[in-house]
Amino acid sequence: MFLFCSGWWLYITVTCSIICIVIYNFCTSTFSKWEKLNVPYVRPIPLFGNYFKVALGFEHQLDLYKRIYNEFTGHKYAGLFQMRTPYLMIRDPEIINRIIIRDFSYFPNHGVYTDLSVNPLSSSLFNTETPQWNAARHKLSPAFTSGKLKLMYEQIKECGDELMKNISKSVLEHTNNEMEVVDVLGKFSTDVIGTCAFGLQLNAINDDNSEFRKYGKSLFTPSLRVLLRELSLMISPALLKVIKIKEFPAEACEFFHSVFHETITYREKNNIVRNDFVQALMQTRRDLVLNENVHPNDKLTETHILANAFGIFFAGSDTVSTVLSFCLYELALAKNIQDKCREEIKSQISKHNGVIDYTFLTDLNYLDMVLKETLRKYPPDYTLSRQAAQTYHVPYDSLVIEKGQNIIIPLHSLHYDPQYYPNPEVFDPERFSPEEKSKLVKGTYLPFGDGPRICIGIRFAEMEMKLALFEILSKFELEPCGKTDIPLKFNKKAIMVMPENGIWLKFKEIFS
Ligand code: HEM
Repeated sequence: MFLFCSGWWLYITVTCSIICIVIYNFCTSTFSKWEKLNVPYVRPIPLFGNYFKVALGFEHQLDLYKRIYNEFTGHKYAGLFQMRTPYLMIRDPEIINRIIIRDFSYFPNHGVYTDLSVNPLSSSLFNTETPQWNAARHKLSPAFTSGKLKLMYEQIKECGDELMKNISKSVLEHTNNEMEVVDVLGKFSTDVIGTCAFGLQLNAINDDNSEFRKYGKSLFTPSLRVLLRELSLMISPALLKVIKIKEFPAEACEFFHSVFHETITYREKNNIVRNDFVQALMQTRRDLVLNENVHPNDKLTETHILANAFGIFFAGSDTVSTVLSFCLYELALAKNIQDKCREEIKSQISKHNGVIDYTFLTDLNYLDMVLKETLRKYPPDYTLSRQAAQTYHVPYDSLVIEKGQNIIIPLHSLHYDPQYYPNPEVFDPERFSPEEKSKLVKGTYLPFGDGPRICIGIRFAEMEMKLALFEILSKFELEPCGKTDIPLKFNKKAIMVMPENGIWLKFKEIFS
């Protein structure tokens, strides 16, 4: 009996030990990478790598990158591990420029893993890889030229008018003229992008139950699903293949899919032509989906077209509204800068004989500096990502970046590096004056990325943000109020840089 028991225990002990060794090996098998390549790195812990606090929700990813960026001051790059996956953080602006601009052909993709059978709407431009990306970007780019933007101006202006009606109404409704701006600007940016990317007259601004706003918001809301998906992916893409967690909420995907499908069918059937992104997507569909003679490398599917409408909505809605909200916050705290914007607006109105159009907005140069400084302090994306498509020897350095390596460019940390931006916490638009701008170190200011993969919507976003700021600053003076968080607190779980409690400001009407 005793012999039987001890044999049994031995069997269990050996089996458990083997299982533990296998699990331990799996959890640490990738951790020798940076040591072998002689890359300085942050010491990882089994399974979690350097991601322990982020995985448990104690630290924002942004703070993790900041910590690592600062720990490796003086180094050009550093290795880290997001769970089991090794990432290479590039700190040196010269290497950054090589990766995103000069040697782009080695790093043409963002390297975002997605299983299209589970997430069909993820096949947007951002996630599309070369060679298909070249054709898709080439077809979509004409929709973003200044000529096309001029034609879209009127549609955006209408959304601006609704924004002002809504602000005036809210100011009257709230005590002491105090208002939360992230929400109201979120409705504005939803209206703009919905009108231009989906060809719809949305009016989310006046409709608190707007489905567009509801589903749009749900895409950015932090959730356990998003966290689990991210963690599984970093443990192993094979794991994600098994558990098949969706990237976006299923209901939202169905909604956007059906709205865009109906719009495109209706417009094709009724030969409706409008100046918007839908038109560009319909043309892309004709050229790259329906065209039988298209080169197989360039061939897209119906799903790509729908995914791109969705992608434009996703990329262009809450990014714009959060930047605008941060801008109003900084202007409320710096009355002198706010007044200077208003003076410029007044002088440009008289220069343009009262005609407010696309050209008028492009002539608001000081406002442009204010927006650039806002994007330095509050870039919605805190990193750029790239993946090596081929092995790359970094010139004048011993570093070899292997094919498939994921790269992080910590743009938020670069924007706050005192070496490039003295007193980085200070909001100072003069950093972007014509004289100072020429002194900026290339590769250290990247709110929209750079190189061939730069944000396709820059000019659109700038026009939209300038229009909203022009409208608001012409009619209201902004001040902080009792509910304003000073300094701002950031939401640790959000996927973008977002204020934790919204941004409350006091609006004082200007009677001219
Ligand atoms: C303040 C507003 C915005 C910011 C800060 C922003 C920022 C960015 C960044 C950092 C990237 C990645 C660039 C890179 O990897 O080098 C990107 C890509 C992209 N953005 Fe924006 N974006 C904004 C607004 C918009 C708008 C309004 C649209 C569309 C109307 C848009 C559409 C896109 C698309 C489609 C991509 C993927 C481009 C590609 O992979 O070829 N973005 N954006």
